[in-house]
Amino acid sequence: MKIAVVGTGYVGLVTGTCFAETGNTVTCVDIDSTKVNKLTNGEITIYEPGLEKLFLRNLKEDRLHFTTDLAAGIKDASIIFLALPTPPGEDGSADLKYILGVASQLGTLLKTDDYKVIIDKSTVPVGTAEKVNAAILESAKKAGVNLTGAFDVVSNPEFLREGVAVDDFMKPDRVVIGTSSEKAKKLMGDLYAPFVRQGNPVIFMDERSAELTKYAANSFLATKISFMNEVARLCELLGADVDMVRRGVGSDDRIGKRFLFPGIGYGGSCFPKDVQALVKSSNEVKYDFKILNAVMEVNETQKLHLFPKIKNYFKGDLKGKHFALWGLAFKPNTDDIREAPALYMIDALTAEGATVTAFDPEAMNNVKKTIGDKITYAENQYAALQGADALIIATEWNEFRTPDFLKIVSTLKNKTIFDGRNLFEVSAIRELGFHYESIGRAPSIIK
Ligand SMILES: NC(=O)C1=CN([C@@H]2O[C@H](COP(=O)(O)OP(=O)(O)OC[C@H]3O[C@@H](n4cnc5c(N)ncnc54)[C@H](O)[C@@H]3O)[C@@H](O)[C@H]2O)C=CC1
Ligand SMILES: O=C(O)[C@H]1O[C@H](OP(=O)(O)OP(=O)(O)OC[C@H]2O[C@@H](n3ccc(=O)[nH]c3=O)[C@H](O)[C@@H]2O)[C@H](O)[C@@H](O)[C@@H]1O
Repeated sequence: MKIAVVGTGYVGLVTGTCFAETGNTVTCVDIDSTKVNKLTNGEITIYEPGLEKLFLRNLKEDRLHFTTDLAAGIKDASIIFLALPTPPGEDGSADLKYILGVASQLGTLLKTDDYKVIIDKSTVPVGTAEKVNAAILESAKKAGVNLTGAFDVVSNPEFLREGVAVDDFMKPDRVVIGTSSEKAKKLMGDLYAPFVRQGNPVIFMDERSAELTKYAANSFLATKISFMNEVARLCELLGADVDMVRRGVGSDDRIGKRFLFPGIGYGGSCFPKDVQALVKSSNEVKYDFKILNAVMEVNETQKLHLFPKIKNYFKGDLKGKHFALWGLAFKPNTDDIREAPALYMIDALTAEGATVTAFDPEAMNNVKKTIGDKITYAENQYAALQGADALIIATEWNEFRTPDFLKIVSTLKNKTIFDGRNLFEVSAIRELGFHYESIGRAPSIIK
């Protein structure tokens, strides 16, 4: 099949590459000419494990192309994916200007005798497929063309996680397709058939249900995390160990082991914006989604849950203190720093007169572009420790899990660690003589 993917960010590039990998010819369109030039020349623009190899192979096989020209990009395609940003608008609802902007452009480019399926891959509020449909028809009408019947708009939300995006895309738990068109249903079923050979379902439904499925899934996962973060807070107050509670709770199949890890809050480009957008959508129909308001409130405070512990340890005065920070990305195996809890920690520390030297295996360039020399950057995790009064851990990169503690001891000024991801066993690290504080495992309680 010939496919166009409009928007070549995390989702667009993975989508385009993976569809090329199953033999389709894919053209990715992006307005960012720097990005398009790099990709055309074989330079990958995001860090995503396993992606580069597939990207280079399909580029070489001439199945993957990049352009800034929307008209040229969609000309031969029978399927057009929209993988465009849907950032929060001023009021927290999803801003559809990118999606509807491209939809209007498509209205002037589609032909009456060349049927195409337009797919919302972006996370969009309920009713967006109808809006995209109307925007295409309207701009065509202005140009004197009646496109009725020449296209269908389908909702096909994406559930991939950054860091494991290729695996998630190639072997999805499920594929959700919202469409009321039999023609589009057949095309989408054929397109996804190679990805569900192990029997994972392709679930067909109406457009609105598909749109809501995406928000409900992300919001449920965010709820699990905030719930466990509250359990962790309670553990600290009651003298329990959240890691034990997590294992005890997660062993029940009805609850499941995944997404129960407490920490310094959920970040990333999706959970924060999607939970907020679903609350907003609910408000628009006069429904008060009470649980989600609490989920957001817990997450806001959780991002700085370590901060009072740090301040308390330094007797309320952080002025002139210097911290080593391990981890900047919002989670491991990505260079994405959108809504990263580490950035909130940096703001809080520097606002109190402290200085920070950070190390992250992949995200330092993105942080430099955002906050520049507000902090300093180390070339490896141990160099970050030089002269620091304490180590703070914000992201659970694998290489932080079993570090060389002798090196830490010999480089840090004080044997003090504040761990936002519960990487170390409390008793073991105390035996090494560290003052160690983490989440949901109060030092005064766990012996
Ligand atoms: N990042 C993730 O892990 C996931 C994201 N999503 C959703 O997918 C959508 C896209 O997210 P990301 O890929 O993370 O965004 P992104 O910001 O990484 O990429 C968006 C791309 O669209 C391009 N773009 C903007 N306007 C354009 C236009 N008029 N024409 C062509 N290209 C244009 C940008 O230059 C950028 O390259 C969002 O709705 C997001 O919520 C869904 C599942 C996972
Ligand atoms: O819509 C999206 O963009 C995507 O959002 C999330 O994927 P992602 O944001 O890449 O990362 P997650 O692994 O879900 O982690 C999100 C945040 O939750 C935090 N988290 C996750 C799991 C956990 O147990 N505890 C926890 O604090 C992570 O540290 C991270 O900050 C969803 O998992 C994907 O299914 C979805 O497609």
